[in-house]
Amino acid sequence: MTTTPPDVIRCAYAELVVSDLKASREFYVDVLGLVVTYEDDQAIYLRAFEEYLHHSLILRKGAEPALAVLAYRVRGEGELDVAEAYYRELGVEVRRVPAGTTRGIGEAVRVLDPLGFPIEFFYEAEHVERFTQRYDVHGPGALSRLDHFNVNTPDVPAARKYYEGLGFRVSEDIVDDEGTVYAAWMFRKPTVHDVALTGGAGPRLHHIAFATHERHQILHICDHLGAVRKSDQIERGPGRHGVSNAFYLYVRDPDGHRIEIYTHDYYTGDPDNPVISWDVHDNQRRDWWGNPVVPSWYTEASRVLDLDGKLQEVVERTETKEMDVTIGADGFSYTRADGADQGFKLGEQV
Ligand SMILES: O=S(=O)(O)c1ccc(O)c(O)c1
Ligand SMILES: [Ca+2]
Ligand SMILES: [Fe+2]
Repeated sequence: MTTTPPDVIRCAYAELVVSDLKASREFYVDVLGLVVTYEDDQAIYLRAFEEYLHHSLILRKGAEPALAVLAYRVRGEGELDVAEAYYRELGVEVRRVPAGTTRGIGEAVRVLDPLGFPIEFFYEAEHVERFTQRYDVHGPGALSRLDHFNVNTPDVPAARKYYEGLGFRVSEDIVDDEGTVYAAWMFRKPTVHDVALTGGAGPRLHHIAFATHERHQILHICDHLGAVRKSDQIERGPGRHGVSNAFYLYVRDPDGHRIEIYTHDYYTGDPDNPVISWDVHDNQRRDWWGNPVVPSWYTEASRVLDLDGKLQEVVERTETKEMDVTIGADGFSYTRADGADQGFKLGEQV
């Protein structure tokens, strides 16, 4: 690559296609407590309490639930030309979209990136009221901001190289002693990640994560889902991650899109931030307390649209899959590496 990459600040918004706006509104607004910036009978624009840009999540009504856009904010209008030149040199589809193509967002560059994801780069966006201290409207489960995207892609090293080309750095990864890479977490903002690369059939969206400030907000969301008899929307957790050290919860929206609620990862902003590499057989890598990862978390993810809104085919992963070497694989996972306590917690049950 001769051209320099666009100066990405952070992950900024996602657009999800949902089949039933009313059911989705009950989930994202009534349960998760996101703030509605604007809504009509086709779409709902949502933001979390610390956010002052128009939205960080768009729910758009459509027949096929899928990811429509993952958007990154760049450091200025001038970065749009840089993005356009960079992706043209990559030889992928590049489109310049005029201001207002997306409500609340200025001029943008949209690409179908080398991993098959519809990615948007923008700077200008409409400012709306920041609810940081509007404690009169914060619910007990208040979400503070969008934190990261997690994408399924078959070849993690190739995806890592592409994102390193964009100036992202790795904070943590999961590997085995043959050098297979199962996942990597990469950042531009000084936290553990803006994007996580999870080895698997792709392009698929694994999840979108919002941050809260406190663990009790996550616990309230669980209690709220129990109270409305929607506990089946709790997929995994609450728990403490090994990777990232964040306290977490995964919930599934009415269309199956996975949302993570996440708090308390760590600062990564110094140039010599140490990379943490986990052994895929370490039982505490994905849950610090050694609780098993439910199979659906490994197998299910959202389909992805191309720039014309058409569902894309997925490419299977050819390297070994994490689920195949851990869940149900007695003796292939450990709590203590000395082998004294072999066996995944589910070991004898699956
Ligand atoms: O399950 S992991 O501890 O690997 C993990 C860490 C951070 C995340 O954001 C995540 O989704 C999953
Ligand atoms: Ca077993
Ligand atoms: Fe995550």
